[in-house]
Amino acid sequence: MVIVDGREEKMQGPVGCEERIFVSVRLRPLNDKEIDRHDVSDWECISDNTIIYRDGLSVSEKSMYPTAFTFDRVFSSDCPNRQVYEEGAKETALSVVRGINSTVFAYGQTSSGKTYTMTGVTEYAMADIYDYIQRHKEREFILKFSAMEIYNESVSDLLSVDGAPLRLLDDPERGTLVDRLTEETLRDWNHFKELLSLCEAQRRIGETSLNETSSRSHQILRVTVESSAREFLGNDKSSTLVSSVNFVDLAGSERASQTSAAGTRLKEGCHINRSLLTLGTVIHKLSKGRNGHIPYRDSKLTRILQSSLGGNARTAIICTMSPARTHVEQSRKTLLFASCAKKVTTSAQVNLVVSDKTLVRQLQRELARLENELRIARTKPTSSISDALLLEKDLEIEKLKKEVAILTQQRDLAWSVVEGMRQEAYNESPRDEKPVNVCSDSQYPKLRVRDRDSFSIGFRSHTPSARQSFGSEESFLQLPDFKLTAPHPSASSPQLSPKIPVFVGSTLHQEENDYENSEVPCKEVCCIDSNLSRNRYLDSSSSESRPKIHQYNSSPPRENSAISGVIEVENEDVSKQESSKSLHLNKNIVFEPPEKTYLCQLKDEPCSCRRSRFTRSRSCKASLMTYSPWIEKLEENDGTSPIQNAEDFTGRTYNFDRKSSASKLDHQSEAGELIRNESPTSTSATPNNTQRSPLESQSSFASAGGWSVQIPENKNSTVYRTSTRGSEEMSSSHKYENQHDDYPVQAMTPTPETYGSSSAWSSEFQRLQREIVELWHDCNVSLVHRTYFFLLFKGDTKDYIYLEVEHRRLSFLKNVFTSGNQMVENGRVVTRASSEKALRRERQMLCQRISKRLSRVEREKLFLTWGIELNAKERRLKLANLLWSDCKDMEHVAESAALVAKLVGFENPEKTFKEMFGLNFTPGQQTPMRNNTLKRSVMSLL
Ligand SMILES: Nc1ncnc2c1ncn2[C@@H]1O[C@H](COP(=O)(O)OP(=O)(O)OP(=O)(O)O)[C@@H](O)[C@H]1O
Repeated sequence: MVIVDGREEKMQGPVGCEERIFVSVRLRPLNDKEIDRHDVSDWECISDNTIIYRDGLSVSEKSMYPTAFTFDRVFSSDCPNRQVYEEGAKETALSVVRGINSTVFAYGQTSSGKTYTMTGVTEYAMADIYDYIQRHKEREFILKFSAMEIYNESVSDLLSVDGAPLRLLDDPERGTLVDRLTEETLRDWNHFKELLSLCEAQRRIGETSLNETSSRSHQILRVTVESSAREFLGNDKSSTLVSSVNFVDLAGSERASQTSAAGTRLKEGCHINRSLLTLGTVIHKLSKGRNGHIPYRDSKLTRILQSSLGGNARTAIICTMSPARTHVEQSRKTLLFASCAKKVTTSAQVNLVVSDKTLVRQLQRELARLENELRIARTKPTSSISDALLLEKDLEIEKLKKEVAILTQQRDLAWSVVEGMRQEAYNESPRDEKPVNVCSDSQYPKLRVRDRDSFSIGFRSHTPSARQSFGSEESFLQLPDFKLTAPHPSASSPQLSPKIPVFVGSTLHQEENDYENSEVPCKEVCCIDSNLSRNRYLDSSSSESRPKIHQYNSSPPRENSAISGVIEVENEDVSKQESSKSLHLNKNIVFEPPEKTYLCQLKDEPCSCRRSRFTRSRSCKASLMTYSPWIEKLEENDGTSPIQNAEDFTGRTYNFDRKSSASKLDHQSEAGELIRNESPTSTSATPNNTQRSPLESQSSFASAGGWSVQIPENKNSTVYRTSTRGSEEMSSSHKYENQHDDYPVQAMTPTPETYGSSSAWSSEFQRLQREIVELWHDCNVSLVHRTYFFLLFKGDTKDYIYLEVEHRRLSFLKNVFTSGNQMVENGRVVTRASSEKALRRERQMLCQRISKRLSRVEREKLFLTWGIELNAKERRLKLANLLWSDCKDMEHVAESAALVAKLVGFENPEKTFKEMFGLNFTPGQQTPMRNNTLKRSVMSLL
């Protein structure tokens, strides 16, 4: 809207949008010359928008040419300039006061009334502009004028002469005409006209031919309006609206033939026609859209009017035409031009010139706004996320804190127990008793098992002194600094229950003087007291004779947990050579934190065994019964190295359930020590549980190896449970005696040194190895497990204990299967059938690995080696099924192990710690278990 004469008047459409050029046609009356020659008027405006060619054409011509033209407005010959301005140009022209460029120009043949029309339009427009300025004095308007002429394609400034600004002759001191127009015409339009008249008169004085040639040029009056932008920017006075309005009076096109022009006039006509032709071309192209090249630069006129033709301006074209029949051709061309112009669109915008100060302020405001938006955007969604994360982290921290507190408490407790035991052992030892020399170079530790009550592992000493000091052949492991001497019932039988997996790790090489000088690493020994004290408990009729019940946290154990260890060293016959450097233990030390399991471990550091400690380990867990978890992982993500899946390992090797631990702790309780109550949810923590049934005791024996035993009520079969929750699953109706009878204790296996020579030991090793291989076969043990074990233990004397353990475990397992019993492992019932199924799945996994791990050449070579025809179907599966299939043929076994190792990426067995197959007796500060590589190896191994 624009205010004109006190009225808000609608302007030519919304700012910033494309809008069409406003096109109107003005028909002038027949002039005297036309009347004189009796020319007739064939055009008639039949409405405000339509003009028709009414007569003068033959029927054939009428069919060839259009006779009706419609435009935004058509003005008949009797329309005055005022109406033409008001209805055809005003809205466009007055856009300038609102900062929008505008152009009004007249187009038509010569003598069609262009100048006549534009003079009127310019005067009325300027009058309205002045009127607007007068009405809006608060906006501080500035008008600037320029007038130019394009003559023969040359542009000249009409307000200067020979390049010098034109000064009015009446008062040259008052400045140039432009200055005076700018300064003085602000008062009113009449004064402007006066100055223009003076200017015109002066030009006539200087250039007498000006009047004659004026119609032979394109003349452009440009009025630039600058005003404050308060209307747009409030009180901002430093920004301005700057726009221009162009009043263009084009030279008229003419036909040279009609005017018989020659010489200068012909030349002028040519330039005029060329520029008008360019204008027509530009309009025509613009009417088709803005695609492609628009030849603005082909003429000065189009170059100057470029923005007005399809640019940032509002444009109104008034096409003037003569009604005379003699000019019908020119009139039709004019109408065709007008028709094209009608389709041209422009995109007028407010031209705001923003001062630097305002610009900075604007940008600062914008910046602040954006920052605020960003802050809001960040705050809202992020706060909830961060709150949730913080809460989660807080909970995690709290959980870890509790865990640390519990572990610390357990550690301190354990230490206090150890210290107490040590002190007790020390106190009870005869003063003249010498530390027992347990092992010598040539003497290997001997697995020693007590009959039925518990088993322990000791290093059997064959030295006379040791025998003497022990008082019998069954000298047990000397754990320096452990000096407790709590007599243990029935501790004399050197037998180990086969039901109890034994976990031993030892270098087994220890100088006889190791314990004396405390300089040689003292390998830890951990044995499991399964409390297989059926007889003891059966014989114990009174609750007083039963141990106090150790209370455990009953929270669900983690899969990788459930290792509890018991160190038991008999002391009855053990004497110390020196006070604190030998160990007499008849105590069980149990470590089982609520949700963690600890590997009972003694430091393998210079054997001041005062530094013996229990080191947590979560890696000693694997399953013999089920195929390796990494294989399971492979099923999901084949191609992943089994090593990489170590963290996900959930198998079991030597895990002890808490049930076992509970019963083990009974021994502690007997001594009045190590009674804990860590969790109110403990399954065995209630006072009622303090009296353990024989069955409970029985259950613990198997669970020493991570198994517990369960006898289904409906049959006499037994379930050996590896679940850490085995205790609560026990049935009170189970008959322990049956269990025990099924698995009578065995005589202690002789140690390598008993063979006297390496060859004898070698043959014994081979015998053990063959039996283990057969047991693997019978028990459907994981091929990966077999492979690792086979490759790891190759006959070194240190391997003896591992073979012993493996042999016993497998024997136990075989007995379970043979008797039709079940074993529950980590909550899963394991039967022979399930083990066979697991083995089949493992073979399938290996089958897949054959194609992934081996090249085609390698595969074909293998097929041939293993007697599989190259064109046979399912060659890989056949090969996988052949692996470890012949337990009698050790060569076949070795080849199977090599191939499986290659398939699972276990190619450096020498780098794997054998202790992973048992309790980890690690030397020094660095626990191998904490080595990631090793851990992975071990995990994949198991
Ligand atoms: N609508 C009109 N009513 C009355 N007279 C008119 C009208 N239009 C033009 N005339 C007269 O016609 C004559 C020619 O007009 P004008 O000079 O404006 O034509 P032109 O198109 O500007 O010619 P040129 O191209 O040569 O400059 C003038 O004498 C003018 O007074």
